[in-house]
Amino acid sequence: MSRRLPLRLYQLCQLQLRQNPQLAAASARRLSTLTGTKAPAFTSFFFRNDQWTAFPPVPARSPSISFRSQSIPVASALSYAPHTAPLSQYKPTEALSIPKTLRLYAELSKSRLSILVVLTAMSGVAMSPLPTTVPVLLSTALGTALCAAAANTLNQIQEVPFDAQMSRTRNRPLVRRAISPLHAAGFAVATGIAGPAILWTMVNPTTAILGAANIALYAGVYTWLKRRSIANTWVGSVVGGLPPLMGWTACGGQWLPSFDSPMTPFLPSFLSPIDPATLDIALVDNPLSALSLFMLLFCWQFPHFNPLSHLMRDSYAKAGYQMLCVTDPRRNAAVALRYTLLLTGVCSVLTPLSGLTTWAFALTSLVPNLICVRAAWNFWRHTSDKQARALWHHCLWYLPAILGLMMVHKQGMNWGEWLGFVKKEDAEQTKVISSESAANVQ
Ligand SMILES: CC(C)=CCC/C(C)=C/CC/C(C)=C/COP(=O)(O)OP(=O)(O)O
Repeated sequence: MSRRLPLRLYQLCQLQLRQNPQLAAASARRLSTLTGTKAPAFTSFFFRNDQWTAFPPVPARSPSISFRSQSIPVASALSYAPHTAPLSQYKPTEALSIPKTLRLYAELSKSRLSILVVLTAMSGVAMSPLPTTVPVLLSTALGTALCAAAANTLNQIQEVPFDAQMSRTRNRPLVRRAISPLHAAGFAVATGIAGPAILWTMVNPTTAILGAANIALYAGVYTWLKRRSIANTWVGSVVGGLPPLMGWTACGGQWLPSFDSPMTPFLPSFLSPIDPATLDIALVDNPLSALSLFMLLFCWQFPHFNPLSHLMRDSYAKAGYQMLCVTDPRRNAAVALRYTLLLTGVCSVLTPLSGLTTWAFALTSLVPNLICVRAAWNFWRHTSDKQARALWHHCLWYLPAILGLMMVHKQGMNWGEWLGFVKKEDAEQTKVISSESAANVQ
């Protein structure tokens, strides 16, 4: 009797809904992800998932709701059969060994993405003119990694039913039920507390606040917006732009303009009355430098993500994500081109103007930038999969190349001396000679 109770309840509900079409339509609107009208409630995937539930046959005279001139039978949106598998078919869950658990944690953290995030945070440290210590450096890396792990886990917890519908993501640990949502949530809470706490205690409060804010922005705003508005891509780009800023603030760098730390432009030598040899490197620590680091990573997201999303537009459409590549593929390509052009401006004007690099970077960075502009132009003109793939591939080597170039042209950096090719006294001598000859010219 007790085993038949859920079936009875289910049949009663169905009967109620069939007799009351208005209630049925309202429930269908609430439940259906097929129509794409509304996102399901946060916890709905604990109870049902299209991927795992077979639809029972739809009755011949079933009521239907219409959405965007499509007639969708209410029964097909409502009929989720209760479990009918005999208990003998259930098998006990495999116990998690420590290596397996660690592997699952790495998957929940999207480890490759998190490593990239830590590397971009380190680029902020590397470009800072302020000295730092090894403990601060390691704590920044660890704290950022933990924040990224928390953000990515919280994102996956919310996206199980949608990840299940895309071939790229359907093998994620929560989708394949390799780990329970509660266990994943525990991991997210632990990393989400540990990350900002390490940054707060070992680095500084500003970096910790930026880390915590980025978790909220990614796991809250971005993840929520993905199924509601194409603006999600812009929010996601802010998320990608913040880690280098965290590296910058970790060294004590200024990031918000104030009376004590105004934006100080470094003009090219032919426009500046200041002798480059007597330049005060401490002035590089100004909010314009922080803005330039943020803008570099913010703009890069578009030529990186837009062609990638173009290649996956079918999956995004199927899972009900609001993406420009689905709603307007041509505009998606136009946005990628626009931000590639902006990226060129960031490298050739903003970065040397902020003082992060010398003005030579304005010229050398043109090589990778123009290669990417050409690829983005082709993507925009043809909006084809082939051109999307080409632009995405270019963006992969672009980032390490441009960050490497920035290091080469870092303001005040004497690579000959750093690598030991030039002795410190010789370097000082060269500085004196160059400042004397500059004075003679004046
Ligand atoms: C310090 C800190 C908290 C950093 C966070 C860094 C972070 C998580 C960056 C991700 C940026 C981003 C928009 C990825 C796409 O997510 P997606 O959800 O579209 O990817 P998916 O489709 O593969 O799930």
